[in-house]
Amino acid sequence: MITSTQYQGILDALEQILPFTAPADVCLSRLFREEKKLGARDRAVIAETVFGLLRHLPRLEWLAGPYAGARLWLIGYLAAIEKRNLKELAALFNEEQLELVRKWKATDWSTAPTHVRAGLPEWIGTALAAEGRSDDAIIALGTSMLGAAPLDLRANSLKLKREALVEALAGGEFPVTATPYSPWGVRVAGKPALNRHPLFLSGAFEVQDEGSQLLALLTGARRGQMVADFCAGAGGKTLALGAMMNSTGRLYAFDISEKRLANLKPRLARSGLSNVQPQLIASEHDQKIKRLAGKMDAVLVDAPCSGLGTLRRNPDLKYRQSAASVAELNAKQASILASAARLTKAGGRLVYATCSVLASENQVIVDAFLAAHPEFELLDVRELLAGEKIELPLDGPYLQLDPARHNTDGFFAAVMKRRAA
Ligand SMILES: C[S@@+](CC[C@H](N)C(=O)[O-])C[C@H]1O[C@@H](n2cnc3c(N)ncnc32)[C@H](O)[C@@H]1O
Repeated sequence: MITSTQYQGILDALEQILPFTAPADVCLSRLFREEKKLGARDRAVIAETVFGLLRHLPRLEWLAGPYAGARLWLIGYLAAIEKRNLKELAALFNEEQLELVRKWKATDWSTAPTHVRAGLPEWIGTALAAEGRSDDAIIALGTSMLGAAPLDLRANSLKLKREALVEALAGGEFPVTATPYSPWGVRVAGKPALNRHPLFLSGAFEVQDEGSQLLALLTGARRGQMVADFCAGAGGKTLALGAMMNSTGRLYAFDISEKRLANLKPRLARSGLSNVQPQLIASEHDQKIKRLAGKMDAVLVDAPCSGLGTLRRNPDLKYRQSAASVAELNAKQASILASAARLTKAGGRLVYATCSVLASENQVIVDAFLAAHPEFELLDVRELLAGEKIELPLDGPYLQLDPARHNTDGFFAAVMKRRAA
């Protein structure tokens, strides 16, 4: 049952989010800060409904029209997606609107175009089809990202082993299990606010998708090595790499964003790592990079990307990206990979990664790089994971995570090695 306060809150939130000029979670946090009268239950209902609507917006646009607006899309969402009963909605809507509820409850999605059935805007459906995916594959991929993602944690092995973390969190409000693939992963069924948990504050764990943990693992970073996290951002993977290195050797965290690197600072302080050197660079061609050429045992390039593998968490990205923005990213990705590769020493490992499901941001970038850089060879991720005793089903030499198959975000990674001189 949605109350009239919650209904108004949903419409207010959508009004701020739907121009897609800022991330949905940022808009929602701002609204909740301003609307102090909203209780915890109101906030939960508003957030859940708004995110649900954004996930299904391509379907609602098809149902109610591309310019129908927040109120009609909300009616469509409650009727055709959530299948709420008429009685429940009678208090919120007038007779004309209830007539739409009746009509839309009987929607036959099988007549909708492929991208609509997949819950994707047309441009993404077109891009996936152009990459050779069948209609069934597009629908399977899109629908796998219509649900909410689980909450994954990474145990900071410097402070606490994963088993001890599972034990410490067990018995709380939500069930806790070890994740199937990452050796440090813990999955929490539910959405507890953990940012004030004593174990979080002590640095014993970080929130990190299991797929993201695997990207760090694939660098093979070890004690005493020289490692570069080229696009470190706020350091999700930097922290995992530092723990793999047991806080020894040297780990450079490069990024062009001062703000993101500043967000790494408190996380570093909690983590107990002392081997990390955050380095602000002007671009991938910065002189600091040139000075370190050929010195790194491992380089991770967690490239800026469309984020289309994270639609379960960020459904608004399908509207905040476009074919043009992806083409721009592709040029940047190729340039960053070529520049970061210079850091890798002979025999060293280079990992190119994204959280995108588009081949144009993944295999296409790697194929072009390998064609232009015969000094690098592709390693088979299946063999690397088998070496770590991780049984993860994959169809080729890349790490290509699929939310439906692996219950992670849609991460991609290619692992390369610089041939001996
Ligand atoms: C996918 S995000 C990184 C996320 C981060 N690795 C993590 O695990 O939390 C990509 C990052 O690339 C950075 N970036 C964009 N252009 C860059 C460039 N030319 N050189 C280095 N970093 C860049 C962005 O500022 C952003 O932080």
